[in-house]
Parts: sequence; C-alpha cells; structure tokens
Amino acid sequence: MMSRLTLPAPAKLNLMLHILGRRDDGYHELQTLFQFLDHADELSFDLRDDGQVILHSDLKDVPHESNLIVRAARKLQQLTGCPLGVDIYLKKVLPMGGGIGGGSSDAATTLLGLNHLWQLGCSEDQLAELGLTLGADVPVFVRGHAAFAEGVGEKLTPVDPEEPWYVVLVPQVFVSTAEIFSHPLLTRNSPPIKMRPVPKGNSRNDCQPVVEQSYPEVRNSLNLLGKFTDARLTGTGSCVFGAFPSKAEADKVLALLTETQTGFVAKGSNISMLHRTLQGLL
Ligand SMILES: C[C@](O)(CO)[C@H](O)COP(=O)(O)OP(=O)(O)OC[C@H]1O[C@@H](n2ccc(N)nc2=O)[C@H](O)[C@@H]1O
Ligand SMILES: Nc1ncnc2c1ncn2[C@@H]1O[C@H](COP(=O)(O)OP(=O)(O)OP(=O)(O)O)[C@@H](O)[C@H]1O
Repeated sequence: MMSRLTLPAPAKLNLMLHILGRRDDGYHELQTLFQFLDHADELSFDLRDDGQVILHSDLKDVPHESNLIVRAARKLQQLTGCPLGVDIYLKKVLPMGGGIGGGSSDAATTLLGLNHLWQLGCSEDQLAELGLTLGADVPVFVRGHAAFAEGVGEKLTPVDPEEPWYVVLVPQVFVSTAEIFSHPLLTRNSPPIKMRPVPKGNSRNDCQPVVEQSYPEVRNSLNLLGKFTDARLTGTGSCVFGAFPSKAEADKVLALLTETQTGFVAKGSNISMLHRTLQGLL
C-alpha cells in the first residue's frame, strides 16, 4: 500500500585538490577530481500526504531542521510547491566530518529520491542548482558521474579515471572545513592545470600540509598507509586513502592496520551507486 523508496548515498574521494585562489566572498577557487566510492549511507522514503517532512535518524549532534536531508526536502517543496510530505529513515554508515561528503551525498539522494517519489519532473540541472545552495559538494552527487571540478567546485566536467580498490582510514578527529579554508598557512596559489589527461598518481591535496600540522592523528594515518601505497587526504579530511589493484590487497593492508586504525575498503566508481540504483528502477 505504501510506496517506499530505498536509495544509497555514497561517499566521494577528492583524488587531487588544488587551491588556485580566494574569491572576495571568502570561498576558494579549486580544481579537484571527484570519484565515488561503493560505500554509502542508506535512505528510505515513505510518502506522506500531509506535507510534513520527518527525518528518523540516530544522529544526535545534528538538530532536525539543520540536517541537510530535511533542508534539501524543504527547499524542493518550496521550489515546486509540492503539497506532499515524507518520512525519511537514515541509516548512517559514512563517518561525519571525514571529507568523504556524507552530508552532501545525503542531500543529493534526498533531492533525487523525492523528485522520483513526488513525481516532480525536475531536471538534473534544476536539482544540481538547488543542491549548490546546500553545499559545494552537492552538485557532483546529483550528477552522479566522476568529475573534474573547477570554480568553487560547481563547474563539473565528467571524467573516467581508473577504478581501483581503496583503503580509507578514518582518524578519530573532526576536521572543520571552514577552519582549514581560513587557515593562514594554507597555500592558495597553485597554477591551474589542464584536466586532460586525467591527473593521477603523483598529484596532491593542497589542504594536506595544514591538516597534517594541526591534526597529528591524520599525519599518523598518512604515515601508516603510506608504508603500503601513495596515501593522501580527501577534501579537508580527516579521512585518508590509498589505491590498490585488487580487493584482496586492500583487505590485507586494512587488516594489518586495524590494531590502531579505523577504516574500510571500498571500490572506486565513476557512476555513483545512487545513479546505478535509480537506473534499475526505471
Ligand atoms: C573541500 C571539499 O570537500 C572538496 O570536495 C568541498 O569543496 C567542501 O564542500 P562542502 O563541505 O560542501 O562545503 P560548504 O559547506 O559549501 O562550505 C564549508 C566551508 O568551506 C569553505 N569553502 C568551501 C568550498 C570552497 N570552494 N571554498 C571554501 O572556502 C568555506 O569557508 C565554507 O564556509
Ligand atoms: N545528513 C547529514 N549527515 C552528516 N552530517 C550532516 C548531515 N546534515 C548535516 N550535517 C552536518 O554537516 C557536517 C559535515 O558533515 P559531512 O559528513 O558532510 O562532512 P564531510 O564528509 O567532511 O563533508 P565534505 O567532504 O563535504 O567536507 C556534520 O558535522 C553535521 O553537523
């Protein structure tokens, strides 16, 4: 009788991140390469006909009305005048404040999920534009394709980097994105690079030196993973990642580190789990 829709909200990695400059409004011009992980929160949507948006989650620290899921749903109602409502059940899997975009991805899954459930017929362009008002990382999750991003992260060009297996370590510290972007020692003068060929391997994250300096736990995780492969920070951290050619190799390395480290293994993907799931529904 009820129509319930269950969808994943996958994580992302910033495979590289260069900061080119700072705009007058304080936001930074970046170049970054986004790839998704097959590792996700799970959101279930139950239709309500009374216009109420109710999130059921065990996130204690985030007030109901500031949760990006609720904010996304309300913005969509305002944009479209939709009189319908929804109960949303969140199964949180992704670490918060980890630089893997969990909150942004939840918001994007909400926009696409409700567009479907409420039969709004909004275009992907409309949803990406709405998403950008919720956070710089939301549009790439709405588009669902690995991308080279410019501007403040909203100018997206789809790309297809290799899809290795990743070990992601989750240092047990919360890194504030705003704090890192306002750090006096952050370098903001990287020269722009060309997006083709897709940058890989020896590329870097300009936030990493500042985060390593402020958070010894992050430096420690980078050093440990760096014994096995090139290890790098994603976003503004705290998570760090390294690529491996097979699941078996990634599992082995994670197992060797589990005594002191929290982490997970996940495959990189250029088409997000969300979009693969939505394709399956059509
Ligand atoms: C660092 C990245 O994770 C890379 O993917 C994103 O650019 C950050 O995305 P996000 O968490 O969705 O960021 P927002 O919620 O829009 O902004 C958080 C804070 O980060 C800073 N910020 C963010 C993006 C950007 N291009 N320049 C910035 O200076 C701003 O101080 C802002 O107050
Ligand atoms: N649904 C949500 N899931 C997680 N965090 C949320 C959510 N809604 C709001 N937030 C707030 O957003 C903050 C950042 O969460 P998020 O998991 O997106 O961090 P992040 O992975 O570092 O993001 P980014 O990579 O975009 O910097 C949280 O500390 C929390 O206060």
